[in-house]
Amino acid sequence: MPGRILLVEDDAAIATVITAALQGEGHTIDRCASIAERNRLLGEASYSAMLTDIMLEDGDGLANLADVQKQNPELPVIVLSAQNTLDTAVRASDLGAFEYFPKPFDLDELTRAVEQAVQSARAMDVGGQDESHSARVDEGGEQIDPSLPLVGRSPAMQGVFRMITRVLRNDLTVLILGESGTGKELVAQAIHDLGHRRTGPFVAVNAAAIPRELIESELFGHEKGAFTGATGQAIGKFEQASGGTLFLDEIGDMPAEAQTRLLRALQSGSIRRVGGRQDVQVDVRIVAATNRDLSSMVVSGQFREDLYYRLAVVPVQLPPLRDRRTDIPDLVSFFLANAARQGLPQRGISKAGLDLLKALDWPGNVRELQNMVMRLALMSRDETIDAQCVRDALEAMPGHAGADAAAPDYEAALHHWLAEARPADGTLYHSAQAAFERPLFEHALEQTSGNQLRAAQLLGINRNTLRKRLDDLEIDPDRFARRRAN
Ligand SMILES: Nc1ncnc2c1ncn2[C@@H]1O[C@H](COP(=O)(O)OP(=O)(O)OP(=O)(O)O)[C@@H](O)[C@H]1O
Repeated sequence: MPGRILLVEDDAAIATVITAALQGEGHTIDRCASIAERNRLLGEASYSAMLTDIMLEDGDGLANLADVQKQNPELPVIVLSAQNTLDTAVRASDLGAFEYFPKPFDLDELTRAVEQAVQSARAMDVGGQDESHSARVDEGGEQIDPSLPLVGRSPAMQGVFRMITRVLRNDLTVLILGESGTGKELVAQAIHDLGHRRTGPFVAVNAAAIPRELIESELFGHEKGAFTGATGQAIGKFEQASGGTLFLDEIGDMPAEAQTRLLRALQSGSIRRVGGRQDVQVDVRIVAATNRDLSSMVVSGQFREDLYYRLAVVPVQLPPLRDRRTDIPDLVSFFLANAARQGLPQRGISKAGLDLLKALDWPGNVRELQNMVMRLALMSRDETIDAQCVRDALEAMPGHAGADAAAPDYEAALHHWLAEARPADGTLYHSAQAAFERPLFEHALEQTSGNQLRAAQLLGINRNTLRKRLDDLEIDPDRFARRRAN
């Protein structure tokens, strides 16, 4: 369904690519690069959709978007942004953006979103009501706290941010999945803090931390005398969270009986205190999280299927840190700044140090990285944490699963060497080769007690090549033979 699209983008290359893609779908495109031109064009023509960048020549493309939408209430706006933070995504969503695309974006996905936007504009033109968009317009201009602690610019985290913005204006149940330490609780908190229930309470319950026999009373409360020890009436977490958000952490650890009662509460919107006779209406938004594989727990009968579907209305998958290593530098800076705020010395980190951290697997995810950065801020004697300091910290943590990976990580070590060795111009390749070969040949000679033939076999290279390189590098094979003799 072709439409007339206004494209506000001051990066000529991006504008050209988008124009070509949309024209290919039959749309007519009007292009401009500034807010002033945008306002002029909106006054002159009627558009089916507008695509706008945020940072424009003459200011912030979102700054007066609320005014634009008041004057053009049926105009779906798609926001393109290079500032890939959660607050930008939330700002776009709060201003009533139809869609939000962090750059770089998938052109096919953008084309599809434009198609949907054009269709939704048509629907409204013929009298259709789309409350999800019109209702949001007058909420424009709301300031989002720029210090939101959810760090991450990787494409994987951008997907998470987009999901978050989609649940802020409704009470859909969210199920956050991800390994331990990936930030599930932080995401739950962000959904609450940025959403329309933010003035209400955020109450967290950890199903794994509560003894089985107490979990129902913890969730639903109890009446006096309901069980031995229930000396008075107690209000459960559901009622405590009224008007706000109830975060059910480690939901995969919830015992079967509690699962059944939870399902009943979700279906009916009311709870009954343990030992109670009356149902109590509750008004809570549920966000649940687990690091377990809930869908296989459903298959094996450990988790109720009906409860699973009730919880997983909006599933949000948090990727492990090893799958978004590009976030590590931002996270490290964030945690170093936090460390300084908590009274630890203000520290930076060298590129080689950062490379080492990026090479690790982080089985404990962001939490483990956070602890490591705190340790580094404490241990480092210099203002800049260097690679040696990182190695020392890893050695001091023998249980750290990444420690073994760090030792043979010659790539990270080579980066470190390149950053610090600064060989003279024209010698870089040979110096690097020597730096790499020396430990390699010494290791082979050590293994073979200086026997060059066997060392060459071990290395898989020609014996004469090895002999020549040993000469070049002034490595004496006899040194290794003598070791055997001693
Ligand atoms: N994207 C992020 N930006 C900044 N800090 C983060 C981020 N993700 C996680 N953290 C920090 O890492 C720590 C662990 O996060 P969180 O407790 O939310 O993880 P979790 O997935 O709920 O872990 P678990 O499953 O073990 O309960 C917290 O201190 C949190 O502040």
